[in-house]
Amino acid sequence: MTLPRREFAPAKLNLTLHVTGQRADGYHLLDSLVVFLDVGDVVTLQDGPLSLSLTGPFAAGLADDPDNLCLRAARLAGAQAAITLEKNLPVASGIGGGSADAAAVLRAIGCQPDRPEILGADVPVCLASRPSRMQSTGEIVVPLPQLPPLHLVLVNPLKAVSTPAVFRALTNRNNPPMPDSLPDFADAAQLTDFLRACRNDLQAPAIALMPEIADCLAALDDAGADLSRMSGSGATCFGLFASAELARQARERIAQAHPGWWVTASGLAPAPATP
Ligand SMILES: C[C@](O)(CO)[C@H](O)COP(=O)(O)OP(=O)(O)OC[C@H]1O[C@@H](n2ccc(N)nc2=O)[C@H](O)[C@@H]1O
Ligand SMILES: Nc1ncnc2c1ncn2[C@@H]1O[C@H](COP(=O)(O)OP(=O)(O)OP(=O)(O)O)[C@@H](O)[C@H]1O
Repeated sequence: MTLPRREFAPAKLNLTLHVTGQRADGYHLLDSLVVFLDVGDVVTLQDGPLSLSLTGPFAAGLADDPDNLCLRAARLAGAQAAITLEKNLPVASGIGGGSADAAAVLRAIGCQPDRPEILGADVPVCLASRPSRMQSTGEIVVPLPQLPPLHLVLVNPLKAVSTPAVFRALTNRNNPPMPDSLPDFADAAQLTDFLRACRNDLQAPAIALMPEIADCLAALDDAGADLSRMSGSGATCFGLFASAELARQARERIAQAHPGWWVTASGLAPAPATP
């Protein structure tokens, strides 16, 4: 590994999240269309013994403890580095922050562990950081062809929701998966039509635990989203808009009406050069 090394940790977004069953160990079987965004955290690795410094708008949401996923990832890789994490994503918000950070540290080190999922169910897909279909409990990651450009607005009420609590609150754990083969999406309208026929099965239980999630979805709908949905186990919700300008206007409108929320416009992250 050549240091210093700076690695972007793009936010993960579950465009769909179907919960199709539960394993004997309690983990849930998933079928999810996952994309990566041009907003995210940044990790920087420099020469030195293993350490972590936190910067950025959401640094205060994380204690500087040995369980931070950046440190766990470096220990799994057997690497020494002075790591700086610029925390731009809200913590525990359904957009993969910790998993994205762990994957970015592994990419920076150049390590592909045999079982990256031991760091978190989203770490395998975050290691790929490209549009993917994620299945099983998260360890099956099938890369998808390039998707059409998307214009998104992300909204989070700045209240953390616990992933295990949301899974526990599910009433039906055996829901249908997405179709076996996904269409080639010629444009954003076709992708949006497909997404409308899909679901996030964690959305209803998450709203039951945190009703503000329904307010985020309503704000996106009122601002003209073609589709609104929660990502992961929440609480971040996304809206799809027909153009970057419409997304920018929606972001302004929602941010003005809800100064206590995190509201950001985003597109898809450029696909990494190597598969
Ligand atoms: C909800 C998703 O964000 C969808 O992408 C992920 O499945 C969760 O990924 P993550 O935050 O990296 O999750 P982990 O830290 O591995 O797991 C947190 C907790 O979520 C529950 N969990 C997670 C993944 C999974 N397939 N089934 C589960 O039931 C388990 O209770 C687990 O203890
Ligand atoms: N680098 C990190 N960034 C964020 N959270 C971390 C990190 N390291 C450890 N954690 C812990 O992981 C927990 C989950 O945070 P994270 O931001 O990864 O959740 P999330 O966005 O809901 O993820 P997912 O979409 O994968 O469910 C937090 O409660 C936090 O204490």
